[in-house]
Amino acid sequence: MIQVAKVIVDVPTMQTNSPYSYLIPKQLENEIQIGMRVVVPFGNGNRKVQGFVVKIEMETINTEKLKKIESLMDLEPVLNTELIQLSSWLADTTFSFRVTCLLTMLPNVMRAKYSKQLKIVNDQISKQQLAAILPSTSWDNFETDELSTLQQSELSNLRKQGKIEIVYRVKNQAQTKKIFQIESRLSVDQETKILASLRKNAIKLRQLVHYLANHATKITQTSLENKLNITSATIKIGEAKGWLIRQKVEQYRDPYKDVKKQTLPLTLNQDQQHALDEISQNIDKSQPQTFLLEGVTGSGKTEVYLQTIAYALTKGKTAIMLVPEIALTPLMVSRVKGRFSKKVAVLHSGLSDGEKFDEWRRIKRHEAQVVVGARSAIFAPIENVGVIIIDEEHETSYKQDDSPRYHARNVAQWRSEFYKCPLVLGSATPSLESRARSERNVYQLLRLPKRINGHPLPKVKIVDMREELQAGADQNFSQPLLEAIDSRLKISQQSILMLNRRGYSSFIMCRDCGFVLKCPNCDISLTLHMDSHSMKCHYCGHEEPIPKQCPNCHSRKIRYYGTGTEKVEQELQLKFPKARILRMDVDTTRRKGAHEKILRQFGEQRADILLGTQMIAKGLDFPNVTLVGVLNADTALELPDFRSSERTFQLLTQVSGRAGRADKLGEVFIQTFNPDHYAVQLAKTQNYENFFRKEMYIRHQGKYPPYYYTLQITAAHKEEKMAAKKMYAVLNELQPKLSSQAIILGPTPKPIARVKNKYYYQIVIKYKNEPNLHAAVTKILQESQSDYRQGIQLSIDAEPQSFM
Ligand SMILES: Nc1ncnc2c1ncn2[C@@H]1O[C@H](COP(=O)(O)OP(=O)(O)OP(=O)(O)O)[C@@H](O)[C@H]1O
Ligand SMILES: [Zn+2]
Ligand SMILES: [Zn+2]
Repeated sequence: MIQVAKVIVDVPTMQTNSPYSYLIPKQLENEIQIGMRVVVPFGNGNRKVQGFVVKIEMETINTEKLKKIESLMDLEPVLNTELIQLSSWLADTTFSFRVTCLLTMLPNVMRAKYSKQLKIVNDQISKQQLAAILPSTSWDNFETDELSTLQQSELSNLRKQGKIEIVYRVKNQAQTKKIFQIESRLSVDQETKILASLRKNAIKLRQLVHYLANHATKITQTSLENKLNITSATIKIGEAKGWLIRQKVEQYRDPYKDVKKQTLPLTLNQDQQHALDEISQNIDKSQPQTFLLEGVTGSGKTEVYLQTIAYALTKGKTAIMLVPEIALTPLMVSRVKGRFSKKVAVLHSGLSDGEKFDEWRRIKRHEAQVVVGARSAIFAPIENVGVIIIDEEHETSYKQDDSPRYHARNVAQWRSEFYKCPLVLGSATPSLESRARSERNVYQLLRLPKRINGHPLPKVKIVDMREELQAGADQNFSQPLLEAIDSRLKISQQSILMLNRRGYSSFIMCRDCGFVLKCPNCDISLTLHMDSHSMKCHYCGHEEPIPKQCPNCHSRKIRYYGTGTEKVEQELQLKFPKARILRMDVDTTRRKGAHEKILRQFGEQRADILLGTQMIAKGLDFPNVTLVGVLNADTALELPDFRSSERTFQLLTQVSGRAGRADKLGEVFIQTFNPDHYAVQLAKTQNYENFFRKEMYIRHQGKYPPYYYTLQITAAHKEEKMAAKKMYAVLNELQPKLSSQAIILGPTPKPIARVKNKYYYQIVIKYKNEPNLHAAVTKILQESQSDYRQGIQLSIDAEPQSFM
């Protein structure tokens, strides 16, 4: 019997989900732990690759043939056993490779290369002792895997005893942030003696000595320089003379240091209190129950989340709260930070890699008990979880588009079972899947049917744009909407206007021959961008100048169609010259912190109108907003996707909910070419229940989720026939293994068949119960390794959220 490590190796073209066994060198026997990364030899050439230790166990058979672990990459585990277990389930259910899952759980900078710095903790061992293990020249920058196993073992031991610390340093921009700290080595009685030894005109030095002799507390170098008006040169002299010690210390980057405003818990109304009680009981009983908190817009769901988190904290537990895309909801962060301040760590894509890394480490070191973040925050290395919350659970951004194609809701469910804690899914417009589960009591339904303080839902008017255009209105603004905007401007109330960009683009077309400018690489028209004065492809980034004449017939009547937020802004400004307008779209929010700035301005009523794309539909809570206008409700209804009605209903309901949230009445205008469509009609009354029934009926008829499961397999290749051929091969392999109840659609080209010069073919399988499907698809995934060499990319998506 001998101890071996089971390692998942990172080899891009030779992936496998079963770990390999490696021998553990003698010196590392006591050091190696599950969750560490290691360097191992792999394949015939014994190439060195990175791997994750996922198990350590005793083995008897044939250990002679095993290769040896080369070295450790970490001196402490980067993933705990829970997350390692989770990665195995994740790989299995999303049909992806285990190593991709493991890497997904780590912050970006941990996936990249980074180096480490050794530090002695509180003089617990001498520099000489440490130098005997590792020369001091390497302390600032060493690679664990370049050390001998003996060195690794000795350092690892010292770390366990708390005598040294290992500080991660990321090569590239994402380093831990360092500042210099000054500590005095002078006592009061030394002052006179030293001063006497200095020249009279060495004013700065004398000042420094005086300060040091009289101040024992540490100070940052910058503050000291400012305080005494001296330069770093003076401080360095002081250091050389031994008057002071200068030390680099790490400082966390805090992206939200400006959020200071504290908020106190509100007294809950009856419905809120009931919801809180039900969830809290499950925290007490350690029950992994999933709740669906269905509350109309402005019903106070967020307050329930906050008090649920507070409850978990009083029980000594932690909490995770997911929000759709946090860059869009800075208000939510300030609400959570306002309640739990330093206990909160924030993880989302708007942070720099360095900031994310720092927040991740604060969680890992148990310095943060509440994690707020977007999708990937569901992998936060937080332990002892007491409750998990997913706000706006219906949002598509909770599903990842790339491998591993996971849905955060499913991962949350797994972790809730692991920690035996409740999971709360909140929404005004729950996904059909979740609402259907609550019908069958898989989820417990909690309702907040009324707005806070009995405020009524806003009055919604549907404007038929067909009639309006006939009556001579212009493309974007109907008469009733213009009048409503005008009336708000007169009484200094605010308006929100949304231009729905989904499925919509501003393209240019020749009025003589009908030519549309398309991307040379993708099957999609180019979009006009006024800011850069160019035509851009939204899929591949291709960019070209705006043509002055038609490339096809040379006519000069090549014009712009469709509507961009920029154009609407100009029109609006012409109509209301005095109105202060803020525009929020991808172009105005590209820079870090731009979202926050625009919303702050609007919140402080320094603007009258907020004009934006879908990003303004969710989460905003401004009491002075009494008008919401949707300029074009229907663009998404035309998309070839069975969820297009659901998405339209959700969007219209969410954005309508921004009006009249406080004591002033709200009004909403929805401009549409499909005034009779049920998604538009039912959004008018925010009637989720009726929408749910109607849509369920349609899904049942069409055999779509939630009645059926869906699985999409896609092949991409430079040549169309290769992609098609692969999909027919997949079809032939799968078909015999499925029952007659399964429905296979395709192979067909995807709705957008060519992207970045690659052709896409897909099949979609709709099924209820197919016991052989999982194994068959897993086999296809394993075999796809050899396609890779032929340039075929195969992707498998269980429950895809988009069919475009
Ligand atoms: N119990 C309460 N007493 C008084 N005010 C409350 C209470 N609960 C919530 N509020 C206030 O009511 C407003 C709406 O609440 P909140 O934003 O939490 O609603 P929501 O359901 O999350 O809304 P949406 O889904 O529309 O974003 C907020 O300004 C909040 O501070
Ligand atoms: Zn033309
Ligand atoms: Zn393109």
